[in-house]
Amino acid sequence: MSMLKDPSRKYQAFPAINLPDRTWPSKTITEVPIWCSSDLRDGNQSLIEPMDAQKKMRFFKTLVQVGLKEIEVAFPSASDTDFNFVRELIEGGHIPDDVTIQVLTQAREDLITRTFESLKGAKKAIVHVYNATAPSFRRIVFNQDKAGVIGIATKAASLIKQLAAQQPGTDWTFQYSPEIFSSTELDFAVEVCDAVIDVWQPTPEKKIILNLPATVECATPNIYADQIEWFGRHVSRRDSVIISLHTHNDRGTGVAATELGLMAGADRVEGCLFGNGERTGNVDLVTVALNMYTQGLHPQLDFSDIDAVRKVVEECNQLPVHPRHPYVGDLVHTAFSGSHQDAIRKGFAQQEEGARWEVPYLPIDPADIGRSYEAVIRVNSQSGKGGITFLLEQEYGISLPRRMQIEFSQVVQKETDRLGLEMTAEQIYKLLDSEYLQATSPFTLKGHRLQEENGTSAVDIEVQVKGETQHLRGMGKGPLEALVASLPVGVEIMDYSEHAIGAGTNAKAAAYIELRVNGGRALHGIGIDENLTTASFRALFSALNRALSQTEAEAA
Ligand SMILES: CC(=O)SCCNC(=O)CCNC(=O)[C@H](O)C(C)(C)COP(=O)(O)OP(=O)(O)OC[C@H]1O[C@@H](n2cnc3c(N)ncnc32)[C@H](O)[C@@H]1OP(=O)(O)O
Ligand SMILES: CC(C)C(=O)C(=O)O
Repeated sequence: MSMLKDPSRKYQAFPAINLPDRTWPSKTITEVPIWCSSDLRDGNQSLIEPMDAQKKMRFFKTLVQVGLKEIEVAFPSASDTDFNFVRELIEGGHIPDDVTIQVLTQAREDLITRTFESLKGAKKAIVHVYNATAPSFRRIVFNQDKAGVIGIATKAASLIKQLAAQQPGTDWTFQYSPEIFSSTELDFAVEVCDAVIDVWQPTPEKKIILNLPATVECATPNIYADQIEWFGRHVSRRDSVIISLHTHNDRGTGVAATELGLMAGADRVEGCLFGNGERTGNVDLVTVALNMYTQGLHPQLDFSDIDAVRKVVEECNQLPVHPRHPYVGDLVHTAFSGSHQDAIRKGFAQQEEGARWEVPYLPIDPADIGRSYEAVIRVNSQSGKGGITFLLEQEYGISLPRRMQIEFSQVVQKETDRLGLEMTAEQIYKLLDSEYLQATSPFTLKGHRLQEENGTSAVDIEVQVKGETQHLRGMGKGPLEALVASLPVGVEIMDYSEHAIGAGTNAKAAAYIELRVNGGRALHGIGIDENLTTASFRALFSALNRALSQTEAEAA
């Protein structure tokens, strides 16, 4: 088998919705929807090994901590594990007062009855019933015409109303899903939902939830938005209905469909953390929520420690979160490429505390979701001076002057090309150390004495040259000039800079020198010491030794 030359005989394009006066394209999301996590039901039913009671409880507590107020906890008639979990939540008093549990059932009498048994004693609960309404499902699964499918829904709705009345101690909310809504004729979806509304008789004070699933995503997200806007305009008693979105990600646009659906007037979003769920997953609640956050709208869900949430989700689902997953993936706040690193480094340098976030390539401040800046820049053969400089600054407090950044980045580039691997900040520092700080041959500085009088400096230097101790003496307008004067080779200083590393009693000085020896190529040196003069002398010898070694190597 192979891909068809002409797939149009086997697959067809989803037709556009006739809604020329659609309003959603010019809307923005300004209100936070009601969130409902379906992790413990839709997510759970898609796992290779569904969660046991302990995992479900751990996940439930995490969802509560994150701030979810509606949580679909089970399909109680599916298994004893699910049934008992609902009992444990209720009997164990694990449900906070501001959290409502939700359970799902097919529109079948025995399953609905069992579902109500599981909910005995609950303070509040959402009973969620579904049956598929799309033409192919009517034909293939139910072998029913439209009236038959409406009958399945209304019969179930009546039974739910009746059983709820028998358990008056619970504050009930009813939810109906026309499964495969996204492939159902819109007027029929409204007809079924209106029939359910007629049974449940919601009011603005006691609303019902109509959940409109893209059970299988089969069109571009604008189509789903049109469907939602159309539905909202035509359903009866719109003021007594909460319109809920439930998207899957078959075409990879579950988040987009949800966002456009909200713009189209929906009130509520069902989904799973990090997009777990049947096939390609349910919509990822975390991404939708943090997308809002990065538009300046707090989603009222707390992902301040996103990695802790991910850990629980990965352990309970036994599925890893992809390293490129929005917001949470291991690599999503990381730049390897040179120009990105350069822009990020400049962005961090210019980003003022409390100001609007403008760091290039980072749509969110990683710190807001508990990420450190450590992984923001990582260096490999695609990196440039910006990234290397950033790591040395962040991890070691070393700020290389601009021309030295260029020089050292070539040293790092050679090494990354040679290794074919990423280099850590520690490896980069070691390279800097061996290239500059350990450049102690032929001249090794052993000691110095500085006298300053009437604007003149005199230095006595002790150096070791090829194992032999030598004493040099020079005078100049400043210590460096005096040192240069003491040297047996012609040295011209092109640039000098210095800065402190750290603060207080542990502070050190870093000095950088660019020089030419005997009119040759300009090269850099670094010196680090508690004493600034010593640091600058070390920097000079570092540069001098590098220059002499290179001349020697070139001559050989
Ligand atoms: C898109 C979604 O995610 S919907 C949620 C789906 N989740 C699950 O199914 C997980 C839990 N489900 C289960 O464990 C099982 O399906 C159970 C225990 C609920 C039911 O199992 P079974 O009784 O063996 O039935 P099964 O699931 O195979 O259902 C098939 C029958 O139910 C009917 N049916 C399916 N869905 C529905 C529905 N929503 N409402 C009414 N009848 C339905 C089918 O037409 C079929 O009827 P038939 O036997 O007369 O042909
Ligand atoms: C039961 C419904 C809401 C569902 O899970 C789906 O259609 O994906």
